Amino acid sequence: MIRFDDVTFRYASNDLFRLDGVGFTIEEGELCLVIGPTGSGKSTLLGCVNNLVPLFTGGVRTGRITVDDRDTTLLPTRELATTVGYVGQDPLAGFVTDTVEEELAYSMEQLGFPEAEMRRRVEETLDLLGIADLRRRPLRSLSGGQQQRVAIGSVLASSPRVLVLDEPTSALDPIAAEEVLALISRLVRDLGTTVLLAEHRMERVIEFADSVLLVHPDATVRHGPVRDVLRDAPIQPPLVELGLGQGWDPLPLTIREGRRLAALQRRRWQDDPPALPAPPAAGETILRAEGVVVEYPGVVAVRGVDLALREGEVTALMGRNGCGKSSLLWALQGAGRTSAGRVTTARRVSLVPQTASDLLYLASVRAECEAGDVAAGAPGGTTEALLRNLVPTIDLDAHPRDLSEGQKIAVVLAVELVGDPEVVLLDEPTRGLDYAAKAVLGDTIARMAAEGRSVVIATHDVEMAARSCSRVVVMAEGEVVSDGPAREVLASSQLLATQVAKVANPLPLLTVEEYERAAR
Ligand SMILES: Nc1ncnc2c1ncn2[C@@H]1O[C@H](COP(=O)(O)OP(=O)(O)OP(=O)(O)O)[C@@H](O)[C@H]1O
Ligand SMILES: Nc1ncnc2c1ncn2[C@@H]1O[C@H](COP(=O)(O)OP(=O)(O)OP(=O)(O)O)[C@@H](O)[C@H]1O
Repeated sequence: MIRFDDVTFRYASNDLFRLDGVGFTIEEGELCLVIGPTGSGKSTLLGCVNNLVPLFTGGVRTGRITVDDRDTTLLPTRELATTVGYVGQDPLAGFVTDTVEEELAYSMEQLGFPEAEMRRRVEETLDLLGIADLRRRPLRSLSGGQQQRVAIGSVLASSPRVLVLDEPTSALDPIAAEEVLALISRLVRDLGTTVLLAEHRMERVIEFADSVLLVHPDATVRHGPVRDVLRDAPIQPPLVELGLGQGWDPLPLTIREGRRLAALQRRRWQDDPPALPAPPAAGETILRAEGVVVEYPGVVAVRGVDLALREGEVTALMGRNGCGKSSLLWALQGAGRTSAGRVTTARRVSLVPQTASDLLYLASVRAECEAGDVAAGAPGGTTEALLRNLVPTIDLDAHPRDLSEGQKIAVVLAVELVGDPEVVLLDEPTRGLDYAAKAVLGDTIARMAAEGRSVVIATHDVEMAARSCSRVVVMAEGEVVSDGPAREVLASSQLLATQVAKVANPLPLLTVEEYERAAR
């Protein structure tokens, strides 16, 4: 259904090949998971399928790409758009109308669907994606996850035969992500839809995937069965990493397989339970929120939250899409609209927002780094060193606009961290980051906490929360519904359990490292 033949691509502003002699075939009704390190070229590859690359991005592409056996460069744009539904990484950038309903109908209008058919499909899509109560809301006023669901819905509504999805669940809470992926896999099974889907949090997608396409940093690719490609891929989901370390055969891809392989180990633990590390002691309270309320017209986003942040503590702020995490972070930082309550702190509070790239406005990464040093009064090169730690391969001369999403987040992070804030609030910092970059971010966070800073991470990434956070605060409908040590909150929750926690249950182990230590 999708075929790349010796495809090569370079952006105009850069001599490097982003795709180099790429060839593969995705059959009709195949769900292919595209993986690769941050900035390796996944988005570039996906954009080639509907000619976004090079038509919108510029650059030179050679080789042949066919969809349904027809050369995409020869297909009229409209016909290609009917066949290939594409959802990019930044939903807001892709929206063309103002409200949810209009957006869902837009592509069908363009494709000339009859009015009645359009109505029916809009209603169905609203229900399928659980966004019916948002139907008349302006798109700009939606939370990140709500926007992402609308973007996916607007493409699904016209039932294209090929779906190209660039990190479609990056902003979704674990349940919403599972629902969206189940929906997509149902389209694959029932309608034979062909899906090409990039995702860093592979653990979410693997059970639905028929094949994996690995994009190497050297711009070549490998396409094959899930197990074969993952076995020696440079990036692996926790379960695969665990399986390789434990010498499990066959390599487990699902929790069920993992549990079966771990059965003996669990029995041993039952007879002889291993000691679990104690949660680190937190220091003094350095920021206190009391009765914080955040209201927007018609929406109460935060309903009287009390929260104390302590020195040396890393807190994960979790909860369903739209439950008020971002609104609370802005209130803690002091810049958000707070309708009632107060936040007291004597310390410098820094926030890295969800739409991090809005903060990048200079002409090159180097200039952003230099400005970061100057603003923070740090020695020249400090921001650059922080950045290099996060993403070693970044091109300092690149225009921030031309960076991959993960690279953009890394730049904003580096610029904020160099300012040495004592309270650091990070809104979804792992979007677009691969496991390696996340590990580095985790180390950076651990270092900050060790220096006595308090860090809060709003995240849907349970693996990140397990690795890096000592405390988890869960919100629902604007209120804090649970708050405690990460191990207690994460291991006891069905929704928030990590892959390892599910395999080790009832022993509350959260990470591969912890499992390996306990199994020794
Ligand atoms: N318009 C552009 N001009 C020049 N270089 C670009 C442009 N867009 C992307 N790049 C570069 O091409 C490389 C691949 O980017 P791409 O967005 O395809 O990566 P990715 O694998 O999707 O990354 P991520 O996982 O962070 O989303 C990156 O190094 C990026 O800086
Ligand atoms: N400017 C705004 N106008 C109206 N409603 C808003 C506005 N900003 C946010 N909201 C609403 O407030 C609620 C909380 O939004 P918030 O962005 O804080 O949620 P969140 O927990 O960060 O969500 P996500 O996980 O999807 O990022 C949502 O229902 C959202 O639609």
